[in-house]
Amino acid sequence: MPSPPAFCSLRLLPGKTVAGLVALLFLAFSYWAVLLNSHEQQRQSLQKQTQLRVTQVAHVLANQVSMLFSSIDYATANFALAHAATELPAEERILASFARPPFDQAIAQVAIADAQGKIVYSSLAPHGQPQTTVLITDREHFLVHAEGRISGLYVGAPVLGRVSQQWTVQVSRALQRNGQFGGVLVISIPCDYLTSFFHDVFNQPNDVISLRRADGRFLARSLHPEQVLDRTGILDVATVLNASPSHGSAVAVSPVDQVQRLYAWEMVPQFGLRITAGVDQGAVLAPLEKSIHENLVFSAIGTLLGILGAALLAHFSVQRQRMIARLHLAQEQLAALVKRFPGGVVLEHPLEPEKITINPALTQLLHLPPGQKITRSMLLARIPEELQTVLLPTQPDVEAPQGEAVALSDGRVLEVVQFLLQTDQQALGRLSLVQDVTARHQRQTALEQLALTDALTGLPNRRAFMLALESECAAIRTQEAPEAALIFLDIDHFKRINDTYGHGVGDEVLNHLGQLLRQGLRTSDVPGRVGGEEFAILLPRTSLAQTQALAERLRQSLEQNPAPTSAGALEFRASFGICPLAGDEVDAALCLQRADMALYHAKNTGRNRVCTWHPNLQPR
Ligand SMILES: Nc1nc2c(ncn2[C@@H]2O[C@H](COP(=O)(O)OP(=O)(O)OP(=O)(O)O)[C@@H](O)[C@H]2O)c(=O)[nH]1
Repeated sequence: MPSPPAFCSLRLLPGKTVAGLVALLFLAFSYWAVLLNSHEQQRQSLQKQTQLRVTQVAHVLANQVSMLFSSIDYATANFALAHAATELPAEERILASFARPPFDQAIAQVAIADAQGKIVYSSLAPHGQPQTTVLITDREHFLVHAEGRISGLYVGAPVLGRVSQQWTVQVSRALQRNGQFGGVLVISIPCDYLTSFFHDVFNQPNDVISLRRADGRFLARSLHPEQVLDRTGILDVATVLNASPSHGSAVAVSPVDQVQRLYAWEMVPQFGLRITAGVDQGAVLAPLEKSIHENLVFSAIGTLLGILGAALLAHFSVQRQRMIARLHLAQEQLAALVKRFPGGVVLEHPLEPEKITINPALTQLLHLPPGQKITRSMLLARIPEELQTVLLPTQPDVEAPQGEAVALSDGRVLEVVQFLLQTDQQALGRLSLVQDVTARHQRQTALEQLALTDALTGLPNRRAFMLALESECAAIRTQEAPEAALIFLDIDHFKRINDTYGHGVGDEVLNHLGQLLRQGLRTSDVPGRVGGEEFAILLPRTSLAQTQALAERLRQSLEQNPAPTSAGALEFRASFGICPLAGDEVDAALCLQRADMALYHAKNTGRNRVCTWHPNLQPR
């Protein structure tokens, strides 16, 4: 059968399963919404923390830079005062102080230029006296003072030392002599020294700290300083973002190396400098992104497995619904059949143990109240006891032996045939067919009786007699029965009766003999007609002497009771042969043969007499 389209399958889903699926989808949707939101919050939280850290770093560095330049400002101002007063000893002392901490690390050179721009003192020259004439009249840090553009400390742009090939920041202050411009004090701070501050603060390869003047010129940059120290016009982050130049923080792409960073900046206003710190946003978020990625992968696998499991459950649920629907249909069809069936029918239902379906014929057969709905327990209580275990066995998957006949106390015989019905390997129930087979049973019993009975005399025939004899021999062999005996008898000259009066009269004599035997025997004795005019008698629990006495009594009874025939009363005689049945090798055929030998002996020795077998007797 082609399978129905998918929407039909969905319609087959039970309400609970649909509700479960909807709940599962809702849960999955909610889970993902919460998960993605939590990831975004983690990112934002980490970004906030990092921004705070960068802001703190920028603030601390701004303080350090401020302290450094304040110290230099203070020291150079002192020197300028001493220089103006031509206090040479004081001047030398101050110059010497630049060679002490904290300046000895920060300052590469202290130089003094005269009013014409000629270096007259250099801390790098022996005894401070330069060997060659060095002019700085072209340098900005000389010109700003010589032209009177600035009165205090001037922080110049970095210059590449002509001899040292080292980038240094020139910090300068004008010197007065006699109230006139008398030269310039120049302090050279290596850019590397400023950079060395920053290296220990951030450790990721793309993290950066830079120190710039208000006009944007770089004084130091922890990353690739050679790319920026001699350049002008590189915008800073605050300018790019149009943010406050004094302090702030933001995510921005560096105009220098195009790396996206979390930046924070702070001005050192008294010297017109700005510290900017930036950490690589990608590197900061990388561990979190890795954990989020793993989380997403596991969640996706979990969701897929959940959806797969739900789909499988729904599939099995649809299958089960279909199976139950088919089962119900089959049961309904079966119930309709049961109702119309002419015999008695009971249908038990596997899913509902108390539910049974019976048909009107069964109601009649078992004399149940008509038109009443009946349960299994009610039926059990109303049927005869002998029928209960056969018709309604306790185990649901048991079948009664095929065609089991149950004899009821009212004389009826009911036959029960049971089947366990199945469809698609699914139990449909147990079907019991009940029939009244009393008439058939009686016929069969009669037939069985006929098959074992001699029609003329009503005695057991040869087959029935031999069965009884074999059974007795078997019991004696196993010592279940004591000794017994067998008598074999034959009417003397019976041929003459037949020949004289006809075969019918002969039959009447045979019938009369049968009646005489029956009258003269115990109920436990078994007489039988084993041949035409031959009869045999099995005498259980009888000794040889008792047998001989009985045979003699029978012989006399025959002699004294002529047969009442249509040709008148006819006298007849018979000869008897006896064989005892004893021992553990006793055999029915052998005993019959021996009794026949004894009978033959009786016939040969005068007839109308009783003889007992003994080993010397000859076979016929
Ligand atoms: N009427 C009648 N005669 C039968 C039946 N069965 C066998 N007979 C006859 O029984 C006779 C047996 O004859 P035999 O075997 O010669 O024996 P007998 O005449 O009895 O002579 P002995 O046995 O030697 O005394 C035969 O005539 C058979 O036809 C039967 O069912 N009915």
